[in-house]
Amino acid sequence: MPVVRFQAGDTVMGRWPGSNLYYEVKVLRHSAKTQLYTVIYKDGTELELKEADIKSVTGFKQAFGRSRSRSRSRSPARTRRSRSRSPARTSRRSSSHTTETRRDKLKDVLEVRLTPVARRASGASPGITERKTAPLVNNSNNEHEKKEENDAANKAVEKVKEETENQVSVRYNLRRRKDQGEEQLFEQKNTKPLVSLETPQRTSKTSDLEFGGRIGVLCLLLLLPVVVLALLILCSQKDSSLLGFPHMLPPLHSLWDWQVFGIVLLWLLFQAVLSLLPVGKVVNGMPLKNGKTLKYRINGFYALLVSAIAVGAGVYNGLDLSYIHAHFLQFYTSALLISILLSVYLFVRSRWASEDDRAPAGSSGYVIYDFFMGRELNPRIKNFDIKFFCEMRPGLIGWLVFNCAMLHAEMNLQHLDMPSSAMLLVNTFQLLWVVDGLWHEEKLLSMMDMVHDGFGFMLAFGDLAWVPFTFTCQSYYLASHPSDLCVFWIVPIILMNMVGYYIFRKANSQKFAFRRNPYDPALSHLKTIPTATGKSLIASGLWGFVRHPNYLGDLVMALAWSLTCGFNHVIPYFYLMYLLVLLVHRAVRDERQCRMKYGLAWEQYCKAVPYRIFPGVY
Ligand SMILES: NC(=O)C1=CN([C@@H]2O[C@H](COP(=O)(O)OP(=O)(O)OC[C@H]3O[C@@H](n4cnc5c(N)ncnc54)[C@H](OP(=O)(O)O)[C@@H]3O)[C@@H](O)[C@H]2O)C=CC1
Ligand SMILES: CC(C)=CCC[C@@H](C)[C@H]1CC=C2C3=C(CC[C@@]21C)[C@@]1(C)CC[C@H](O)C(C)(C)[C@@H]1CC3
Repeated sequence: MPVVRFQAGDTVMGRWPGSNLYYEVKVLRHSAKTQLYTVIYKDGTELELKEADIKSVTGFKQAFGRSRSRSRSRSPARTRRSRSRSPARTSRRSSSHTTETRRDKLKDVLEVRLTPVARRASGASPGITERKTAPLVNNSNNEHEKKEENDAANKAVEKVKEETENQVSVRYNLRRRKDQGEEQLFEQKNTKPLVSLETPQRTSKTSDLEFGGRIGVLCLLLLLPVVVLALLILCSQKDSSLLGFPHMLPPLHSLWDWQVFGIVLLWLLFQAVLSLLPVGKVVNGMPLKNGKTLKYRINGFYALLVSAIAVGAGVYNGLDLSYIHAHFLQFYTSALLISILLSVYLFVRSRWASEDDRAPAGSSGYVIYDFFMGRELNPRIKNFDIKFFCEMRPGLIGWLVFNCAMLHAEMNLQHLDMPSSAMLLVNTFQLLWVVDGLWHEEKLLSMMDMVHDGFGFMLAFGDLAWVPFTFTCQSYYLASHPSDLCVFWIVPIILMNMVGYYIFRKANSQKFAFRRNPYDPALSHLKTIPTATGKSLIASGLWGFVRHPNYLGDLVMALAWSLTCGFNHVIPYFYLMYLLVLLVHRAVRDERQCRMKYGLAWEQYCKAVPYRIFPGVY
């Protein structure tokens, strides 16, 4: 006879469907037949949860309390950030309030958040909240949370009293729609959203296959390495006409060089050592399935500085960077081999990964699919996080070194005293982009790649081979294809890159700041759409212009990079085309997850902001 751990009336922490977020819920009953607990969330939603998705409040507080007190003693800034990221910790923090007060306020929060579109008297767009209400209470420790609660409480007085429980449950429909082509996770019973929960992140099998499923993934697995090889061969030819491609194929033996392989290994080792140096702050990653967080040392920017000094010192002492240009194909094959070996290692070691360490996206049970997507979410050797390292370090910093090498090669090959203006522009723009990425390295921790995707061939190859060898397509092309830019061309290109960067940075920083503290006075002008999870969606400014303004900014920059190479060939536009495909696909993937997380609120957002990436394009 199985033991029933939680009793009717117990207040516990229940996982929100399809996420790693835990909220305080009350146990209503337990079914001996299904072994499921019926729990009620504070917005009146009833769900059936498995025992594995329920944690006792005290156990939860202890688990998070320890890491929180540790992090607070080290860095207040860090504490603020990580607190705001985890709703679980938000609940824990509030224990200083009386439970009743908090419960009342939260009730209001959730009621307000479920206010129907038609009933809102405000002149704003349906469901969109003007964020003018000032906080009633201010306490440095609980500032963010109290502001959120009080703001919502004020709005509650204003709007929500007339809401009936029935209306709320009807409007807040947890059932996923069949017409969205998604697997139906929730099964509605009665008029109340009582749902049978099959939490995708806990179940061991990924049923919703991405990238065209097994066939799609097999094609990508075989095609991607060849695409890069073809790109590099085309780039290096003086006459890089696509038709002449078959005659350009180099002899097989020329693709491999042990010395180059050794250099690539040394580079990886050097970057790994830099990443392990006890320099830079240590931050918590996003909460994992088991509620725990991993620690990450943020020192990418320092690694970049040290790498720049090391390469600079090498050049000063006679290191010839044009060696890289002359052996670029061999560098690629070495990186490719290392990424394949790494993927095999990752796949093998994932056999021993616990259920909690598995990536939601890479546990289908199909070998090829899981090999591509990656079965383990955060593979680590002791404290060394292989995915975090590969995403931000060897490839990105290597890309800059390659760009310098191409600049050097261009001067040699074209007998120039100065690099061409096109080469200078490309180098500067891309330097800015990489510096920006490393400066904001910490933000990667909350991105899809870290939170959702496993570390398999896709990211190993992407980080170690795709990034450094395809992102360099403009500089590699320019090294052997001079592009004379007149000032009337240079100025618009610089402006375009600046506009793109402004949109990219502003959108990313605004969202990050908003997630950290939604009541930051600097963001008070933003309109938002509240969601039932407690988080809101920004629905004005850049995020009210299109739904992925940061992607738009990135694409505008990519266009500026390509335009420096003129219109003689399509090769320099490869990065732009890749990014367009990747970001459109990524937007679709992200929106599917957002729809799952936010339900009706996401639909409201899509209505209020109909364009996905490009204004005018749905
Ligand atoms: N050059 C390259 O190869 C690549 C570059 N990038 C760049 O990386 C950057 C980050 O990309 P990525 O992580 O994919 O996407 P985002 O940074 O846009 O993150 C998406 C998440 O943001 C939150 N969100 C979405 N809409 C809103 C809103 N209106 N208000 C508040 N929060 C919202 C949701 O998460 P939640 O609500 O849970 O916070 C959503 O899941 C982009 O600038 C992109 O261009 C990305 C991939 C490849
Ligand atoms: C076709 C193929 C092999 C796909 C793999 C895609 C990867 C190359 C990209 C997926 C998301 C990425 C991001 C960055 C680099 C490219 C990959 C790995 C990124 C780390 C670059 C630096 C940025 O500032 C960033 C942190 C925003 C970005 C995050 C996503």
